[in-house]
Amino acid sequence: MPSSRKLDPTIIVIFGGGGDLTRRKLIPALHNLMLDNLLPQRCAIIGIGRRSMDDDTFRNHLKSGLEQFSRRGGSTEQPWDDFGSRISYVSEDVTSKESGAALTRRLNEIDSDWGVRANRIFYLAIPPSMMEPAAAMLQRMGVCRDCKRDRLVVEKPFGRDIASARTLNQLLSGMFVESQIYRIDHFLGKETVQNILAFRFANSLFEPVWNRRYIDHVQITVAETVGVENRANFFEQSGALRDMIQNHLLQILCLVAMEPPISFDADEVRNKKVDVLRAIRPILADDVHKSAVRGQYARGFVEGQAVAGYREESGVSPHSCTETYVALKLLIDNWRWQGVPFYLRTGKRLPAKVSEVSIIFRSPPHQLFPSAAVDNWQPNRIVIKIQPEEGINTRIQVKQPGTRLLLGEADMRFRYGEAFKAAAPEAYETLLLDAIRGDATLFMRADQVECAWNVVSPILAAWEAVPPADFPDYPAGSWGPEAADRMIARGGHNWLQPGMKR
Ligand SMILES: NC(=O)C1=CN([C@@H]2O[C@H](COP(=O)(O)OP(=O)(O)OC[C@H]3O[C@@H](n4cnc5c(N)ncnc54)[C@H](OP(=O)(O)O)[C@@H]3O)[C@@H](O)[C@H]2O)C=CC1
Ligand SMILES: O=C1O[C@H](COP(=O)(O)O)[C@@H](O)[C@H](O)[C@H]1O
Repeated sequence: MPSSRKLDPTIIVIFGGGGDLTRRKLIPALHNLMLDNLLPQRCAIIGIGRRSMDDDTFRNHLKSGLEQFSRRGGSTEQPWDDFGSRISYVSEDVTSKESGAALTRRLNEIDSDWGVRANRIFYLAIPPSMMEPAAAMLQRMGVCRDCKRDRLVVEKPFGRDIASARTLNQLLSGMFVESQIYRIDHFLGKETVQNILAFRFANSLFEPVWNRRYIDHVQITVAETVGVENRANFFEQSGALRDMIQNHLLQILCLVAMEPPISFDADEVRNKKVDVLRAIRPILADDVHKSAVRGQYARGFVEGQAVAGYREESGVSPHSCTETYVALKLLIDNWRWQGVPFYLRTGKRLPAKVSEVSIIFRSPPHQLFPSAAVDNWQPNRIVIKIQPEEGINTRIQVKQPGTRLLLGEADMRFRYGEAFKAAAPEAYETLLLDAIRGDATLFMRADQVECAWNVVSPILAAWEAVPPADFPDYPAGSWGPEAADRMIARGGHNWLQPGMKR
């Protein structure tokens, strides 16, 4: 890995510089990279937006966000000035035919100050409808497939269905080569999500049992306590299937289910992930009700606080049919996973913010312990804790202390915080640094995004055709609609409540 201080001079242009994502995630991430000496020595940040703002106003807006959102808080380790002096703002409306001129001038000024043509990263943190005009603006500026030192980072959502994702891919691939395009899914930057690959492929203990012969089923839970917050405009158009399943949960599933790659070459890893998506058994229109459950929260209590129902949230229609909860059963038609159900669920206003992957193993082939000894018996289980706890639990059966042979459960626990002293980087730190270095392994390739849309398309179609009869159907603060419990029970399983014993 090259020393980051020796990385090529880089200019990061953030379209949507005045937006929420930039203030909450991108600037704190870049600031932390600077504090860790990981930014290129010559690195400038330019924010783009329609509003007119001078550089100081823009810097102050970002600085207050840093104090609020950075994992280090408003760090005093190094004065803000160091970082702030790298930041400037250029007002451009990407929909205007004249846009691009002011940004080009700013880029040229920086290149001329540095005496070098810097690498350029164009980060599109703008609403989906602005992606196309922003790409056209870049084209007008002369950014193109021949400019190999220029990269494009594209925020989610990548399209709102398979057709719009294809259109956006076609548009971008007409202008850039695939290796210049970094489609972001911030879950892939999470330390614990990347650790799924390390756990599986850097150890020889687990891979031999990582298949249908030993694994009974897999559960992936991404639960949130937050409601729709101030994003009703976006969420009303999206829903949990598009917002969470199509990207984050399917990407986690790929990491759990993929075949071992030959190397960590970006395309090698992405090929193996695409194989998983392509092997997911399509859900037939008539079977959607058996394999997919949607839900919407009613008012209730989360962490002791009374909270409004989704339909009462500001900006949400009182008759909204948007799902805030999804549970799915997916099957993967390949040798490794034939017959092993993968249950996925995600929801807003659930009792805890917790993301976990549970691998539940089959029972031993022969039960040699007398039934009295196995009163409490549960199959082995590996729980990959993504957040807020970060680590892995391996649940085993052990002999309880005492003169009788009684079995009990115990956990072998790994926790990042206990095993390592260093603080983990935020997902956006990892991903921004990878984009600066030119490593696309943790980013989505065009075919990955399209395959993931193909998985959810039949469900989207079925749900759009028939509005839900019973929304809202789960109280805020519960684990979701009862229909999700019935769905998993039909497969002979039950949801493991994250953080709880069973
Ligand atoms: N916020 C979050 O936590 C997350 C956001 N995302 C994605 O990131 C993207 C941005 O989200 P977010 O920051 O929340 O959105 P905001 O609405 O807060 O910001 C949107 C930004 O886009 C700019 N913009 C809009 N239209 C134009 C235009 N015609 N020309 C130039 N700039 C324009 C706005 O500038 P101005 O106001 O000056 O017009 C503003 O800075 C979205 O795609 C979203 O889905 C993804 C994951 C999480
Ligand atoms: O992409 C999104 O993710 C967040 C959850 O991310 P996390 O890192 O806080 O777990 C989710 O709240 C949001 O709706 C979605 O757009």
